[in-house]
Amino acid sequence: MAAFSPVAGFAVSQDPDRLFAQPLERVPDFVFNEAVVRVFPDMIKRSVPGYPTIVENIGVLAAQFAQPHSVLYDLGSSLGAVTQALRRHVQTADCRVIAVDNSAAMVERCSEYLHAQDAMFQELLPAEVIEADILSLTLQPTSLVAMNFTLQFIQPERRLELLSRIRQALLPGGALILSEKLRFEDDEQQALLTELHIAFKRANGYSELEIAQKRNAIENVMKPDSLEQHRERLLAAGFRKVVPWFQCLNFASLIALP
Ligand SMILES: Nc1ncnc2c1ncn2[C@@H]1O[C@H](C[S@+](CC[C@H]([NH3+])C(=O)[O-])CC(=O)[O-])[C@@H](O)[C@H]1O
Ligand SMILES: O=C(O)C(=O)Cc1ccccc1
Repeated sequence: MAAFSPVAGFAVSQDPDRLFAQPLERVPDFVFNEAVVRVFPDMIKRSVPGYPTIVENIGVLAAQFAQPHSVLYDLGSSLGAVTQALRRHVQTADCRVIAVDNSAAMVERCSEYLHAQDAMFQELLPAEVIEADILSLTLQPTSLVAMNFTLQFIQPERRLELLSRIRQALLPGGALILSEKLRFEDDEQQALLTELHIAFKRANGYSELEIAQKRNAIENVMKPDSLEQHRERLLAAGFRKVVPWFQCLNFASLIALP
């Protein structure tokens, strides 16, 4: 089903996420395929506490860091929610947005959304989406890099090199905005916030079976780090300052300054 969205200004997929509603004999590893694309807006809103607030405010924050005549990156863009927030909020002269994702299904739908926006609104920042692995992407000089829940899907041993390349590409006055699910080193805190996240999902209509099967699907592909690991790795990558600006349960967003 597609419904008109007053925020996006055009029809977006509104299919409810029922991907894990039926018992599966074997739960396959989670992949960002066509089936996920169809339900993605519903899935991420019902699964990530604070997601709409984070996305909208990335636009607000980005407007403070965007430098004239520069590129803004949305790395792991999925359907381009962050790209759209950047286009709505950033008014800095001669900026353009490059969204990147390695899922062909995501890129195809994201591109449709961007073209629909181009057709409906004037004076939006130019935006393009490219299908690429962010680990092998050459970054242009950039004033703003957003990675909204993407780093957690990168192999842990490659995270530092990626952040180092982002740091090297960042212009003075720019920033990286990094949102991630967090893990906690204190067992009691980890258990409490995991339980509260499950309560959040339950309150959003997910059954115990859906919650359990989704957990199995993501456990091999999504590896959260602790806030301390993020901070240390960002400093090791050459960032000089790490400032958390949002946390809701076990989901957080950080600003890292070059
Ligand atoms: N190596 C990679 N290269 C490029 N893309 C990748 C890679 N690995 C994973 N991805 C992509 O990163 C995205 C992660 S979702 C981001 C949500 C979005 N930012 C949002 O604000 O709506 C987060 C989530 O679903 O929890 C997917 O689209 C992957 O295809
Ligand atoms: O669903 C979860 O439990 C998550 O932690 C986040 C998520 C959201 C969307 C796709 C994959 C993971």
